[in-house]
Amino acid sequence: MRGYRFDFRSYRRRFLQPLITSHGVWHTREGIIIYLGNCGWGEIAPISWFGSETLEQALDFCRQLPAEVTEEMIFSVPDSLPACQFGFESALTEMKRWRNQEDFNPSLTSSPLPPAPCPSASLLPSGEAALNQWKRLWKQGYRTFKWKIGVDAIAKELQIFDLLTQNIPSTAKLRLDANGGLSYEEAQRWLQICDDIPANIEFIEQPLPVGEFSAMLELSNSFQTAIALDESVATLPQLEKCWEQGWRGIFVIKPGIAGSPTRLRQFCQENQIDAVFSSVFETEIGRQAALQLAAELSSQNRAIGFGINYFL
Ligand SMILES: O=C(O)CCC(=O)c1ccccc1C(=O)O
Ligand SMILES: [Mg+2]
Repeated sequence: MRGYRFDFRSYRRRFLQPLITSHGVWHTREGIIIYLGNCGWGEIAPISWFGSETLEQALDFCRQLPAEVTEEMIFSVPDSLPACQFGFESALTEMKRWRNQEDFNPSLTSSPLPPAPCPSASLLPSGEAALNQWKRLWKQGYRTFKWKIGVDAIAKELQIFDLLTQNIPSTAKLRLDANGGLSYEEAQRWLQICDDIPANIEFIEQPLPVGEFSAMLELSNSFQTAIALDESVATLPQLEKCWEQGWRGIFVIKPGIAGSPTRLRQFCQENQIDAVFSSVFETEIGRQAALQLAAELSSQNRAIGFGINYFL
């Protein structure tokens, strides 16, 4: 099998505002840009605290590869390296796309890429800062906002939430992302409040830690407000398992860490899952590949989580 010249380089960039979640504070995005054959750019952007490999594991994998890489090697990247699976497969797709265009393959050149699904959600800053910032984002055209919870004391967050829901327009949608940081009782409390208020709460994302699948299943059956799994379905094998175990709520899919795009596409086409696609704060290279999947597979009424201007 023919090999393609392979090269890689790591990058670092700082967030405009650090991302504050129940997992801690995130200042700098680090990842790897890979280069395959002719014009095959790809990106490996792991988030180990979210369930992917670490950056170091991804770098070690790149370092042990030969200078020429075959398709067989790309399709045998192990499931323990999901961000690498995404990076290598999307680089290969990108390379083939260019090669086919050079060959003037009419079947490919006459079918342009589908447009990115438009409405995107935007992250609000954590805490009280959300109260001043939603207006700026509204003016930029965002109609779905996402706010992190499970970061501060629940009483404080409920107070801010109350103000926020009174302030935002009634047509705005709000997503609450707990990043697995709530207790069962806190999750019940949030869900009850979301059920009771008139605001448009689209869902609560990952209320409980990854291990508490059956509790989240139970909560999703007890309240009207929807629950979206995120950390619980970070990678494709996890996604498949939650589906098999009966999750029919929302699935957040982050293509950058989910694993093989081919297998992800196949799974989504075979099963009618309610999918919300979301970024992993990758660069433009990973973003294009992830948006391609989002355009194909995203549920119709779900804004994608690919807000921009997260970086300096
Ligand atoms: O999903 C979105 O709307 C934006 C992306 C996002 O929030 C995110 C990005 C990287 C890591 C974790 C998360 C998260 O959903 O918790
Ligand atoms: Mg999330």
